[in-house]
Amino acid sequence: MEGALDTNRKKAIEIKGLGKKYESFNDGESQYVLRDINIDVMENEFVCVLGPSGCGKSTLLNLISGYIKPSDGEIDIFGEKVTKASGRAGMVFQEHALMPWLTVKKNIMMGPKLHHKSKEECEKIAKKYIDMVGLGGIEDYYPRQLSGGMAQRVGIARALANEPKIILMDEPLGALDAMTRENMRRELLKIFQKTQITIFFITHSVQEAVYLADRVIVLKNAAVDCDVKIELDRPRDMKSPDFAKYIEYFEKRLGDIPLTSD
Ligand SMILES: Nc1ncnc2c1ncn2[C@@H]1O[C@H](COP(=O)(O)OP(=O)(O)OP(=O)(O)O)[C@@H](O)[C@H]1O
Repeated sequence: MEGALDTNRKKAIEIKGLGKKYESFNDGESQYVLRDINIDVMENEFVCVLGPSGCGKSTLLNLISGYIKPSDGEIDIFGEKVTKASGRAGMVFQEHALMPWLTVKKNIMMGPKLHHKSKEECEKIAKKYIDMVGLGGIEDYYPRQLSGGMAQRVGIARALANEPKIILMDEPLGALDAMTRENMRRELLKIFQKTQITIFFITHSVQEAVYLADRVIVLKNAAVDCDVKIELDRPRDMKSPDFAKYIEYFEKRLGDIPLTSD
């Protein structure tokens, strides 16, 4: 049952006393963009992170994936400290970054191939995720022949094909038109429920966060401003008064900081 407390659930991501400072582009002084961040994400949890532009959301994802190193604290993935980019978590970006010279199927097969799976296994995995994201019939298209929504489905299927336990998503639906974006949200929830994966998802849209997430975290002023469980059954009705209460709450937390809203 949704929302039931399962004490056997493992911690998928554990962020402990995390800090990151960069040298300022202006004066070369070091400045914290993230300070004393503590977040636990349980396995098969869908966590959305909201925050104004420049508050450190992408930096946080890059730290979790191991692409950059923290200045303070540490991150564990399923109990193991992140020390380098290991690919233990799949990544999906706003720009889907597909290989233009490879077909849909070959883009999806890339990860399994790199992991030295046999041709038959690669084909089987590709078929599984092509079906899951609804790309059947266009597996031999090239990226230039795809709409934005289709390309993003390929990006998601490509990340899933590595069969990671965690997927990190940096504004994956940000470049899509409103209708495609709404469809993709529903598809993403279906995938989430089918795969039992853990999703850590960054968005600028308050509506999207409340629609998708089990928990919404607001990052502000280099720190966690609030971390709220969304106690609404799925599928969520975006027009319901309860949904509106969450929207109002997060909009207040974000103050007058401009965020895109759809
Ligand atoms: N390599 C770097 N060197 C110096 N400063 C950096 C570096 N990378 C990011 N920053 C700064 O750190 C801050 C956080 O950047 P980050 O990209 O994590 O923010 P964000 O919340 O993802 O922003 P957006 O929502 O606009 O994508 C910004 O002020 C940015 O200019």
